[in-house]
Amino acid sequence: MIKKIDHVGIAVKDLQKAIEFYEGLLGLKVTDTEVVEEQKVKVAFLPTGDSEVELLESTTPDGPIARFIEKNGEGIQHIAFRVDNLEEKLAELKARGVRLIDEKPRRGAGGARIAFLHPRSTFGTLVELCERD
Ligand SMILES: C[C@@H](C(=O)O)C(=O)SCCNC(=O)CCNC(=O)[C@H](O)C(C)(C)COP(=O)(O)OP(=O)(O)OC[C@H]1O[C@@H](n2cnc3c(N)ncnc32)[C@H](O)[C@@H]1OP(=O)(O)O
Ligand SMILES: [Co+2]
Repeated sequence: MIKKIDHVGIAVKDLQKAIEFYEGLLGLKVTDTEVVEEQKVKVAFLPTGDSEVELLESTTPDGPIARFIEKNGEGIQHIAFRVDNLEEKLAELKARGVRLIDEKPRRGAGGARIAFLHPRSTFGTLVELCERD
């Protein structure tokens, strides 16, 4: 079952400059920053009520965030929904013909288990499913 929007992922070129805007001007607060090597990103989380903003800067010129910015410029790159049983949800979606980017959960920021659905199967939005303890 989908519990809520866990976070919205925003691709930025310069994490520090983006944080200056989101903290200094919007008034949100960064609670965590982390490098997730497997995704080639450095992320900052800024809670907003029950969901969070995830700012993402690429750590390499060839990662998914670098590629996204190259093609589209900075902006919303994915939406993440919290689920309570990721493996079960992935199996169900696969059985129904949804194109999975990740067949098995991967390790995301903050120790979450995450998996992405291909935007060609989701009406144009990159969807992340995530499960947290
Ligand atoms: C740390 C972690 C966490 O929260 O814990 C994260 O969030 S890591 C967040 C960063 N990690 C990820 O994004 C990992 C999953 N992403 C990927 O595997 C990739 O970025 C793909 C989504 C498969 C796109 O790869 P790539 O750019 O090589 O594919 P492509 O250029 O062939 O694009 C295929 C089609 O998808 C579209 N497309 C590509 N990226 C998109 C995006 N972010 N949102 C919506 N559509 C997108 C393209 O326009 C194209 O559409 P047309 O076919 O219509 O032209
Ligand atoms: Co994310």
